Amino acid sequence: MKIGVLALQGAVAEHIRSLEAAGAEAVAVKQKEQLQELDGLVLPGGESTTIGKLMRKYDFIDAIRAFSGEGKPVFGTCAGLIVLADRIDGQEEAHLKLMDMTVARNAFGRQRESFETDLSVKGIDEPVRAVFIRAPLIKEVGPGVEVLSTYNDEIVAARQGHLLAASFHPELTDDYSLHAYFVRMAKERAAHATN
Ligand SMILES: NC(=O)CC[C@H](N)C(=O)O
Repeated sequence: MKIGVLALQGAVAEHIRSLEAAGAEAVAVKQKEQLQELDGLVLPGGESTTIGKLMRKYDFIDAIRAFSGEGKPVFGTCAGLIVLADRIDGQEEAHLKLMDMTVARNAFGRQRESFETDLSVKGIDEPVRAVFIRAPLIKEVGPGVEVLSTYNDEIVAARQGHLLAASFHPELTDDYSLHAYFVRMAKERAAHATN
């Protein structure tokens, strides 16, 4: 599987390393034309406002929406989760508007700006090591969205068909299980696709 990591801003190299550890070929994506050769796309953490602006500037919004429209898997982590969401709490405009959920940015407050924990994630046998950095929360999900993980009763990972979202940074640890889960999603899509 060839998986791209959107390389406009944020934690790109770490995702590439984790995807390779999970058995995929991984490339940094700087131009929308590169999407054509990919089986899946990761939207990394960073600063969602900046990533959103750069996505508009380099014409990625429609290109990624079309990529997703073909059923190709997209995985948003932290700021990438915010970029995927249909609705952002307190903001008028969202970015890609692909996942039926409302997210709240910087939802853990100042005292808990960053922390690490082990999470139980549906579909993954072992606990997943998760690093939260000024992380968003998923406040509310639509009927087509499956909750995969919660932390203190708040939603921190979810899936809507071929779309996967996590509030935390799975790429900042040596635990590749969530990347392996995403690579499996890409394999399943490739096995069923006719194009
Ligand atoms: N680590 C992160 O990706 C932080 C996300 C950032 N707080 C935002 O709102 O975009």
